[in-house]
Amino acid sequence: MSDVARNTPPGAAATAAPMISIQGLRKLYPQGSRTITALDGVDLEVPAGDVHGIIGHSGAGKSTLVRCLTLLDRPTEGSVSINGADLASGSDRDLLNARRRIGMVFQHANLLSSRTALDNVAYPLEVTGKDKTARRARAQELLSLVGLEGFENSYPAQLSGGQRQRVGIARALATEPDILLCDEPTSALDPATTDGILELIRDLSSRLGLTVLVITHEMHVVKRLCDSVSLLEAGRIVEGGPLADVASRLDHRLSAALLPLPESALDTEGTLVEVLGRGESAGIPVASLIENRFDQPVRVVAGSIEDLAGERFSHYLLSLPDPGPSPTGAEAPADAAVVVDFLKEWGFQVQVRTRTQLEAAQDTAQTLGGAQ
Ligand SMILES: Nc1ncnc2c1ncn2[C@@H]1O[C@H](COP(=O)(O)OP(=O)(O)OP(=O)(O)O)[C@@H](O)[C@H]1O
Repeated sequence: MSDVARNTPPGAAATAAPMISIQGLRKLYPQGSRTITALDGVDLEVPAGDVHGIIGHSGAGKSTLVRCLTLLDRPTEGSVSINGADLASGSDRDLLNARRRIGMVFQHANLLSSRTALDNVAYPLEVTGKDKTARRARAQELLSLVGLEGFENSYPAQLSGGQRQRVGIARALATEPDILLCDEPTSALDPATTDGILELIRDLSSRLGLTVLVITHEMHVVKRLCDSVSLLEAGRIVEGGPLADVASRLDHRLSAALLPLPESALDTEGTLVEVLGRGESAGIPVASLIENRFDQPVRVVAGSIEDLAGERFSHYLLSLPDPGPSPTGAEAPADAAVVVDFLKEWGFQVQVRTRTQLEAAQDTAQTLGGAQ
């Protein structure tokens, strides 16, 4: 497996079998005389208890991946294992049992309108043959867990969108799954309700030890919810890893979308330098550091400080004066390469940027929903 698809740091000792293991997954759809490649060799491992995000543009293959994971669609090639059990190789009964270990949350809760919240949550337990008293007790417990105590007898039409989604989450947990597979869980909700649902999923993951796979086209969801992330593009995972690690790789598109620079007029004057600080480095005032060391002015074109995955990040776009003889006779400004090396010694990630590269980063942030 490639490092980008692994969501544990390269070289880290494997402690246990991953909860989700996808190997060489391909899905082809024949269409007339041509073949559509929806998934083109996806490798991914998600450890138990992790919250992993799959982000991608429309058409990247997200829905196909969900269908292959739940075996609603058979992969053309490759394997999907849940807690060590290969989904494709078992009997129909094994498949049914494996599916029960995956709770599904969709964009719309799709509740049965003629049933109360309690009866909607209890429904999957009816299918498994649990007796009525046990079903109702479990459903009651789950509704409390998702913050809906007192709404047991409400019908879906009497609930808000966020409350309906909470019922959907409680229903997904009814069969005590190991994995919660969330397919665009907040796309139909307003921002405040979205944050409440993301917080709930995060909280359930840590309280119940649930492994969560969340499919989304919004970076906000990844930022609020995930421990690790993969970027799916044209059916392949092209970047990925723990959130703080991918954020700190300035040459990655996920970094541009996770820690976007505020929109700014991109100067053509001087040399544009992008600087990223993580942890202790994020607290260093980078412009003053350069000014003090080189005795020259530095212009901050854009800057932001952000906390992500429990770590602090600073992100700046600086404009350094072009080197050359100073018209005033003062000492010439330092070469940008010298400033870059100096900043790297202080633990910053640094890249000299062209205007075109910066515009591409802004586009990435925009299309992955991370622009400020
Ligand atoms: N049943 C199908 N038959 C033929 N082509 C399909 C089928 N399902 C998906 N595709 C194609 O596979 C590719 C991936 O589609 P998929 O729906 O998985 O993308 P997605 O990332 O979920 O997109 P969106 O965010 O718009 O839902 C697309 O080119 C799509 O047209």
